[in-house]
Amino acid sequence: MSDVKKKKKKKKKEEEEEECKEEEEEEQHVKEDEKHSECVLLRGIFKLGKKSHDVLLSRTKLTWIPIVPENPTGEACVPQPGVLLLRDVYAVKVKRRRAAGQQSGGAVLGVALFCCRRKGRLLEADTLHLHNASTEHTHTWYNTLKDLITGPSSRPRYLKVFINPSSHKKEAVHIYREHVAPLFKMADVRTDITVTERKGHALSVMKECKLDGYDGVVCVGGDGSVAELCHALVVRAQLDAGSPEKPVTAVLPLGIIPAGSTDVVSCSVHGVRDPVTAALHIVLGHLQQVDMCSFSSLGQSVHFGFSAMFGFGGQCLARAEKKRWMSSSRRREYALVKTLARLRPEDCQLSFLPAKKSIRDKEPDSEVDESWMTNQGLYLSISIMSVPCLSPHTPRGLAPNTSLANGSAALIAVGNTSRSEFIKHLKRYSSSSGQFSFSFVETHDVSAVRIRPRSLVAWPEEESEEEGESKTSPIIQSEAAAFPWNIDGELMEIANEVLVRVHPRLITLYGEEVDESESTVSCSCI
Ligand SMILES: Nc1ncnc2c1ncn2[C@@H]1O[C@H](COP(=O)(O)OP(=O)(O)OP(=O)(O)O)[C@@H](O)[C@H]1O
Repeated sequence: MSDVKKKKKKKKKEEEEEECKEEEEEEQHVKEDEKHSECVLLRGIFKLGKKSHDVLLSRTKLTWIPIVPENPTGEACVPQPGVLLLRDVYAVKVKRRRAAGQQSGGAVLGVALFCCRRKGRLLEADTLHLHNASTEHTHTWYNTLKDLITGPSSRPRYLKVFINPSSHKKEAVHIYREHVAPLFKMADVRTDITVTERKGHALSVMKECKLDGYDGVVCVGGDGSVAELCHALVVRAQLDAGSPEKPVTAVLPLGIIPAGSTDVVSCSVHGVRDPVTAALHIVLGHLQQVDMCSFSSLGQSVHFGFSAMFGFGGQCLARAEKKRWMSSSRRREYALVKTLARLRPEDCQLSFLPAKKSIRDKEPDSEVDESWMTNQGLYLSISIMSVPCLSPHTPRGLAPNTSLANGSAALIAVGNTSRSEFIKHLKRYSSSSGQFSFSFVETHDVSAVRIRPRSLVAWPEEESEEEGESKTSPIIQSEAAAFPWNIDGELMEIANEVLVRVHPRLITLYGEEVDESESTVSCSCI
């Protein structure tokens, strides 16, 4: 063996040994950390309910064991311990005995721990009462607990809150006051509230307000409000970074209190449409990074968001928007039925960039190594989704093949087919699976998509009520026509080609990834 080879082998061996040593040291640190976090910081006797308990507090948990008097028969009775993880505790208060109307003072009764209990994906607010009448004992426990639970830095102290009073059933203000504000108050989270007055209000406030003091932003509303705020957070980051062209990662996390009719982003990060679950994720500082898409046309940025639908999804929304006076469920059903009755494909060139594992963590904006795939044809529907878009209507999501932070989006392209086959495909979204097992449906994991309508296609006049048959060729219209796009539930009319690019982890939301939403709604119209 040559000297060079020997030297290389020796170097490799040394490097491997070094790596092993580092791993061992790291393991040792983890073990020490675990040991340290399990060290008992406080031990004392409290009453939980009517029974006395031996209560132990470590850095990560509170454990209580019932104190069982010795049994005269000598029979062993094994007391069952209870455990509460401190990561689930969002507030601690001293309990006092107070007369009606008394605002301060009062004899100390013990401490109360406000925490969340998990019931599947639902988080519920709960309280653990530890009774002990000693003022000194109670204060020692209160101070130690307070220090431990305020430790995690992801828990917000000051939030900018936007409430859309016009969302869905106009219940957003009530939902916030009833279910969210009391939890924020209990967790000592201060708020600065803006009740939005019009579309675009939240965006203009976000572009100008001072963000320094805030730890996060909260949106109380439906998908449209969420889309506006997510877009606003990225636009604000761009303005602050002086980068009008390149997307910049949003600085503040966004909490979503669902108050809309479908709430797909909220369902995708909470698994349920529940304001209390959403508020508990916020106060406990559960953070989830989420991929976003940029939508641009002819080099002009149109929007930042999570999902876009071209064809059927865009047409449905355009019809629904014309019937704003109807209730949202009626409006949706009307638009769905009407669009199905006039089902027609769009003729377009669909190009996409397949997602590559190696570029998932990078910004996919370098032109190097981009090999686009292109198809030309008739499509009934094309969807691009960077989040699974879970909702009670589609419990596994419109795009079950993607996840919140995998760095890519799902492209679902539905080619031309008969109305009955298309309805079969749609119906499978509300059941468990099989929506993609059709020859006319193709799905791809992508990092970019370009849709170039071959010709400007007519949008048939709404007023004609007669039902048309499914057409196999689009109708050509004047140059000025624009195509309806459904971008995060908002209607956007775009006349030219649209470029969609995925930007890994562009935003952080309060919540955690879930793989399925709780199904509570069934659609009877198809
Ligand atoms: N005071 C207001 N009056 C009218 N529109 C508003 C107001 N405040 C905000 N908006 C706009 O209303 C649009 C729709 O909001 P949102 O999605 O919250 O309600 P929704 O459409 O009823 O809910 P969903 O999309 O779940 O059906 C958003 O684009 C938002 O910017």
